[in-house]
Amino acid sequence: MKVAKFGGSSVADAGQFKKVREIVEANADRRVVVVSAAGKSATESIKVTDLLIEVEKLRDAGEDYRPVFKHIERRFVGIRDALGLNVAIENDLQKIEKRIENCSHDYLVSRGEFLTAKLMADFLGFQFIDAARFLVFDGHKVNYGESINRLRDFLSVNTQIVVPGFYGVDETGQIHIMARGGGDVSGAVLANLVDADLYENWTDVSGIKMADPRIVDHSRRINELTYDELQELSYMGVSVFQEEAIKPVEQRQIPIAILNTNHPEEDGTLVEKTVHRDQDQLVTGVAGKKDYVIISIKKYQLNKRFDIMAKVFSEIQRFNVPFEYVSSGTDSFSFLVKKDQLAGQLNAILTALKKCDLDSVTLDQDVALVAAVSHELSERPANAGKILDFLNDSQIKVHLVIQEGSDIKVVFGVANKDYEKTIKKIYRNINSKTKKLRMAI
Ligand SMILES: Nc1ncnc2c1ncn2[C@@H]1O[C@H](COP(=O)(O)OP(=O)(O)O)[C@@H](O)[C@H]1O
Ligand SMILES: N[C@@H](CC(=O)OP(=O)(O)O)C(=O)O
Repeated sequence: MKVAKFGGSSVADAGQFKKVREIVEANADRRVVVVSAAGKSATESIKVTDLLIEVEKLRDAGEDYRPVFKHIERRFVGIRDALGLNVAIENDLQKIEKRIENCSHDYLVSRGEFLTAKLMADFLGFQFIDAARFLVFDGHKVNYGESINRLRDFLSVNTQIVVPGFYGVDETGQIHIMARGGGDVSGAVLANLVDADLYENWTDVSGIKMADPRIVDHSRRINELTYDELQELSYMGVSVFQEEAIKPVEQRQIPIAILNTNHPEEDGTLVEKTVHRDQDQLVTGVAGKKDYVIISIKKYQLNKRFDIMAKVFSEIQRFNVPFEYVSSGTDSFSFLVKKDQLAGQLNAILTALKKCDLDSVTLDQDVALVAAVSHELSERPANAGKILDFLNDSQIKVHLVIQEGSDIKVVFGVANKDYEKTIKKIYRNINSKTKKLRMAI
């Protein structure tokens, strides 16, 4: 059995629904379908999930949210009518509208998936199974035992189901949503629960490219990836696949295929435990994220001053800011944090650090992180130096390099303004090197 998850762009309008049906009907093994909320399309510039978030913001500000909700309503009724379906989607929309004043964030924001799945189930002639009936969370973790117990009631030899992604329920039965992009996680959890042969993730690109196609035109596709490489690329910003969606399938060694709803005939990316790859390839993929802040502290022989380090950590702890990376030297220590995670606490953190008897506290703002990912890097970490060399040749100032011993990635900190240039440089260099090597053989 295959689990097929269709992302927001794949279900954005009636035309996309038709492509989904063709794909599902092309293979009888595609019996579990998971959908995200209708996303952006040629005529709709905002995802339904973001429209629902807007409704909540207006509600909380005491402003009129009805025009935005009416827009959502028109989208779903429009899809229903264009496909000639009989689902009384107005009833569901009315129920949701009645609850807006008093409902939770998670309930409201999850309704895009609920409504999209209802329409899709009718269109495919599959059974609609609300994720709220079986997908149970303990805190932020899926309770697999309880979820499979509940899902079993809906599974039979002829199972053909459509499930809304992105949400389940908590221990008390209240709707619980996942992090953004969580539809991928729902698909992966379902693949785990039904022990699928393959987890298909249908999106609007033909697989994962070596670099973000919005930055590098005609970026080459990565034909095969390991789970680890995908994990690192997703963590470092490849938005095609949510990083938390890897563990559930990896646990059961279920391969992932990343495919294009708009071009199902094209090959995609296959993700498995191990892959056979061209030995000369320096890097499998490159990805990154903008808007980091580096806070660096200096103190003579800091590596021996545990009293000072303890003071620094106890000050920092009060702010509850998650640090993505830390790097240390004999006399220095740096914390890397995403700007939006600081939530306006930067000045307070700096003031607190200044009380810690340090020689200096410095700040590097508007930093982007760019990661080159490859299994090769864990075996030949010195390869990172080659990348550093050609960044240097391109006059890109590298503020920091992070690479741990057995790591499969090396991360470079550059200025935000050099972000796109850095990605392009790494991409061009690794590809021209591969070509030259081939010509020489
Ligand atoms: N390395 C990459 N390879 C492919 N796509 C990428 C990459 N990095 C970023 N993307 C972007 O991810 C998008 C697909 O993710 P997303 O919008 O979440 O899809 P969906 O709506 O199917 O869930 C692509 O349209 C592409 O612009
Ligand atoms: N709709 C949710 C969940 C999701 O996975 O969406 P998408 O498949 O469009 O990335 C979001 O926008 O975050």
